[in-house]
Parts: sequence; C-alpha cells; structure tokens
Amino acid sequence: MPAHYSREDLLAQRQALPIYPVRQKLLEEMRKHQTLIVIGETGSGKTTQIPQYIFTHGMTENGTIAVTQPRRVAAITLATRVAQEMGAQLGTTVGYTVRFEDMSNFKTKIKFLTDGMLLREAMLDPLLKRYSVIILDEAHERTIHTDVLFSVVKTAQKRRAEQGNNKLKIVIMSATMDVDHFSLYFNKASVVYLEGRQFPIQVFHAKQTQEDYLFSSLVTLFQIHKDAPADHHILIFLTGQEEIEAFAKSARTIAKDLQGKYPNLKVCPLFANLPQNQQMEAFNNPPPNTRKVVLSTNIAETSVTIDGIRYVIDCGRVKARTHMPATGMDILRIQKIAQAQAWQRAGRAGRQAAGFCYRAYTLNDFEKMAPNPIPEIQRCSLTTVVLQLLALGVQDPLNFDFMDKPPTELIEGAMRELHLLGGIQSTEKPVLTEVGQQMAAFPLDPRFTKLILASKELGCTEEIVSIVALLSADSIMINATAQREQANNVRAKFASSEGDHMTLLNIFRAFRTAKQNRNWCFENFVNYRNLLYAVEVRKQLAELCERMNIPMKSCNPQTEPVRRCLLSGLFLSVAEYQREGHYLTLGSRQTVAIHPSSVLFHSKPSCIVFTELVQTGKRYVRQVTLIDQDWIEELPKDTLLQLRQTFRGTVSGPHRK
Ligand SMILES: Nc1ncnc2c1ncn2[C@@H]1O[C@H](COP(=O)(O)OP(=O)(O)OP(=O)(O)O)[C@@H](O)[C@H]1O
Repeated sequence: MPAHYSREDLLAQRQALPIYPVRQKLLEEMRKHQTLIVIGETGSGKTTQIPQYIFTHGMTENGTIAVTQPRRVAAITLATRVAQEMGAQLGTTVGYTVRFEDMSNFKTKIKFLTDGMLLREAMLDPLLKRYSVIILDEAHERTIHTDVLFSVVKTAQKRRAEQGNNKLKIVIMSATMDVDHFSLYFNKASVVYLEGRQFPIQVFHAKQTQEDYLFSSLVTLFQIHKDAPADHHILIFLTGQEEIEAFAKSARTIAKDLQGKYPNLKVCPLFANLPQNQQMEAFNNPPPNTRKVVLSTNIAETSVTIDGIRYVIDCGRVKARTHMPATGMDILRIQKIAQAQAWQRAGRAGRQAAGFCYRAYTLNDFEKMAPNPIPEIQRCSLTTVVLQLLALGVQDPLNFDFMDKPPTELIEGAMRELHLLGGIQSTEKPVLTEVGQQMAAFPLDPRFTKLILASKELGCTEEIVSIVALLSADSIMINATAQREQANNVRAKFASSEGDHMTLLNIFRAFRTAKQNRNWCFENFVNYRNLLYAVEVRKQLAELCERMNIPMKSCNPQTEPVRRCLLSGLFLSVAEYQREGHYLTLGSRQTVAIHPSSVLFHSKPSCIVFTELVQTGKRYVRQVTLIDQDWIEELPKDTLLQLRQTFRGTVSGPHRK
C-alpha cells in the first residue's frame, strides 16, 4: 500500500469527507428503506465510508456487507484502504474476493468483491444468505455482471422478505447515473443525494479538436511538468498497453533531455495485463523531487485513489469490448468515452487536494458525447451470462428481468453458441445438459471449459489445464519496448512451430522444471507473478477436474491431441489463409491477420485456431495455433451442420489456399 498514515491522520481524513456530516441521516434512510440509491460526487466518501457506517451501527448482525466493484484493482485497493482505516488486518474483518484470489474468511464483515465473483456466489446460493447488505458500486458503468446482479439481488431480496427472516438491504451507488431509470427498476427506490465535494476540480478543454490526442497529451504533460511543484502528480488516461508503452517511451526520452532543469519524472504504466506488483508501483510515492506520472487505461477511472494525483489528462477514448454478431465474437476497439466516464476521470484529480483536469478534446466534443456508456449487456457476447442465468434457474433468458433488455439477437446468439458447445439441449428449450452444468461450475468462459471437458477423451487434460490457466493469467511475456528484441531472442528456445499455445506451455513447463525460480524468470523475460498466478489457477482447475472425474492425463511428447482439443472448443475461432495474404475466419468470413507478437506471424500456416481478436488499425488474431484443415471436417456432424446454419450456409467446407 502507498503512504502510511497514523490512526489519527486516517480519522481526520475520514472526518473531513463530505459524507461525514450526513452519516446519521444516511443511516436513518438505510434503516427506513430496504433499497436505497446513493448519488454522490466522486471522492465524497461513498465506497470507503458507507460500509464502515453500516458495520459500526450493527447492521451486520445477520451477515456480511458485500461491496461490488467492476474491477479487481479497485476491489483490492479499496479493501486495503478500509482495513487500514479500521485498523484491521486485511483478510479478517475487512477482505476481498476476486477471481482466483480470496482474501477473506468466514469472519469477514466487509467484503469487497468483483461483480463477477458475487454472481458466482449467487449461482451456489441464489438468496445470497450470507449477506445482510449488498452494495452495488459504480452502477453507472453497467458492466454485464452488475446488470445481471441488479435482478439477482432484487429477486433475492423479495424472496427473503417472503420468507420473513434475514432481510436483505440493497444499496446502489454511483456519482453519475440515470436516477429515475434505476429508481423505477428497483420498485421506486428512494434516492439520497450527497451534496458537495471535498476539493474543487478545474476542468480545461482543448481549444481545437485534436487530431493526435497522444501528441497533445504529451505536450500538456510537459507544460504541467515545467510549472507544477514536484509532488503534484499526474494521471493520464490512454487506451491500451501498446499506446501506454509508446507514450511512456516518449515521455522518458523528453524527461531525460530536460534532466536537471525540472523535477525528475517517474513514469508508471497501469493496465490490466501488468503484473500486480508493477500495478501497485503506480500507487506508491516516488522519491523526493520526483514527479509521478501514471499512464493508465480505464482501470483507474472509477473508485481508485492514487496518492498525490493533482492533475488528470484525459485523452477522451477507451478501448472497449463490442460484440460482432457476424463472427459471434467480441472485439476490442478504441472508441470515444461517454460524459459520465469523463467526469469519473476528472474526479481522480481532486481526492486529496484541489485538482485540475485537462481534456484533449473540445467542450463541443464533450457535449456531443453520449451521457452514459452503452451497457455492456447490450454490446458484448452473452454466452457466459446466459449460461449463468440458466444455472441460476432462469428458465427463459429472453424474458429475464433486465434493467435494459439486450438485443434479442445477442441472447439468441449466446444460446446458439451454448448449443454448439453442447451446453444446452436446444435453443428453443434451453435446459442445461450435463456438459452445461459442468460448464457453469468452472469459473471460465464456456469455450475454455469445453476444452477441458474435451481433453478427457483426447488424453491431454494435463496440457489443456495448463494452457487454460495460462490464458486466464495476465500476459506472461515481458515485452518492454526497449528490450523487445533481446527478449524475443532469449525466449526463442521456447517457441513452438505449432503456435502460441504450445509456446506458452513450453515456458510453463520450463518454469516448473526451474522450480518456479524468480531469477529464471528474470533471465528469460517472463513474468514471475503471472506465472505463479497461473500455477495457482491450474491447481484450482485441477481440483475441479478431480471432482468431475477428469483424470490429469498427459499426451506428452505428442502435441496433436492438444491442437485437436483446441479446435474442439474454439471452432468458432478458426481462420484460413487466403492467396491474397490474409486470413478469413471460418463461417463468418471476416478478414483478419496474425498479430505480430505471435510465433506464427512469419510462417503463415494454412489453417489456424485463435483465442483473441483485437482491432488496432487492422483486425488481428492473437494466441494462435496451427491446425490441420481435415480436422475441421472431423468435427461432430451436428456441430458442422449447426455451424453452417449459424452462418447461413457460408461454411461450405474447408477453404484451401
Ligand atoms: N487508497 C487511498 N489512499 C488515500 N486516500 C484514499 C484512499 N482511498 C480513499 N481515499 C480518500 O477517501 C476519499 C473517498 O474515497 P471513496 O472511494 O470512498 O469515494 P467515493 O465517493 O466512493 O468516490 P468514487 O465514486 O470516485 O469511487 C478519497 O477522495 C480520498 O481522499
């Protein structure tokens, strides 16, 4: 954790928050109403204080307080902060649960968890009996999981009230949301507005539309750097890892040229794929006479407080997931943010003192932005959600009580995919098959669970479980731009001519042979923490396999079973090489290219299966393995038939070079 404050300091900080004077009133409202909507400016103290007020006023006698967050970084840093404020050891009274990592125990009374984790818990206990209060935070973000939770908690509350004991309180929180819409959905729930903010934030817009938002953000950064005191740190919102690394390089180069004239500059990237210890660097205080510049994706947009940030530079864009009905897959691409997101970003500047926000877009551009982001549920693949709904006992996902109903095609598409994967009996009557039930039990995308289930027959569970664990972890390759070539040369010994999945597996095996040694990772440009995380995930998946009678058989030294297995779960992600030099995805006929980071980038095999689709200028596929075209025809007849029907007959058989 960043700065260490004394108990007195922390208490003084808590008492200075805008929420503090109204805490009694807030508690009264909470006592009066079973559901409450709380709107308060960013930084007013909602997330850190309300759970503590509830706790100290005895509303947790019958259970724990759950506080959901859309992102794991927020869940972890908030739990750490609240534990600090309460003088508790993290993981005891205050804890957190994020996927594959549980820092809570049965005594935990305030539990921060990702919305996805609470949904998982609801699958085992739809009434969520363990909790007396559930706080759904950052509701305006409308992540898929939070949207499904809206209905899940509403139903749990109603049913628990009918049973007459152990009632459930629900609190919905945000700084910016469409209050009427939310209130109506929650049976005309009461709304509490928290007035005021602790520190003012001045917002500046670009005078003209900026063609190159990166360049203009860089110029703004150095203008601030020349004038502001060294301990006034800067947070810059960018869109993704590559952009952040390129920006970091330019910023460091300029800072070097300016050395001695101005404070030193410490550049800290912050993105989801960064190992956790490096993420935490952004939260630490730099040495004296050094300015910290955090370059972040939207993972720092809501809920988090980064010590010392006085300036925010907002590029106005975000990389977001959008579903492509044509391919049946989600794609990541850069798009403009919504006004609510712009306010959240600005809000990161005024948390410990007055702040400034520089927007790399004009006031007119801002006014043209949508007020709120489009809910994920209306634009992302719903395969996992539909599976979860069915596992929760929802009989007809098309008529589920969504706050905003997703397009029917998205739900139907999800049911088709589940049917293709063997998870439901038919799309008309979506009842989970045994395979579907097993899929719901694994905390994975159903396609990956399908791989594990298929590996049983192919005798390669040992390999597949490792690969799935590696894909669940953040990137294990260290690809700092400065050392990219050196890193690639050192790692060449692990490269498999059969593709990235086998390459990942080779690294994983070598890591284990090297007794999970940290130095070995350093020497080989691979990420120690992420590999350890994969080891942990693998352990948990192996336990699940054991429970489901899937023996951990290995096909080593053969690799064909592994590649065949990849095809069996990922048949919607197959692409074939075309004479023109690009790839076409099977069925949906989308043009894609192999990402330069892939070991198959130069070899251009005729048929590939991939695990990720990204759009940065071009449409790229990442994590690629070569397969034999004949294997496609060997897929179960039903699957092929449905594949063809799904894509209206465009799958006419293998398309050869
Ligand atoms: N990790 C931390 N380090 C230092 N100060 C913190 C930390 N977390 C919270 N704070 C302080 O507590 C204040 C309130 O934070 P809190 O997360 O409760 O606000 P919020 O109203 O939920 O805002 P948001 O909607 O932006 O999440 C912050 O503005 C900051 O001053």
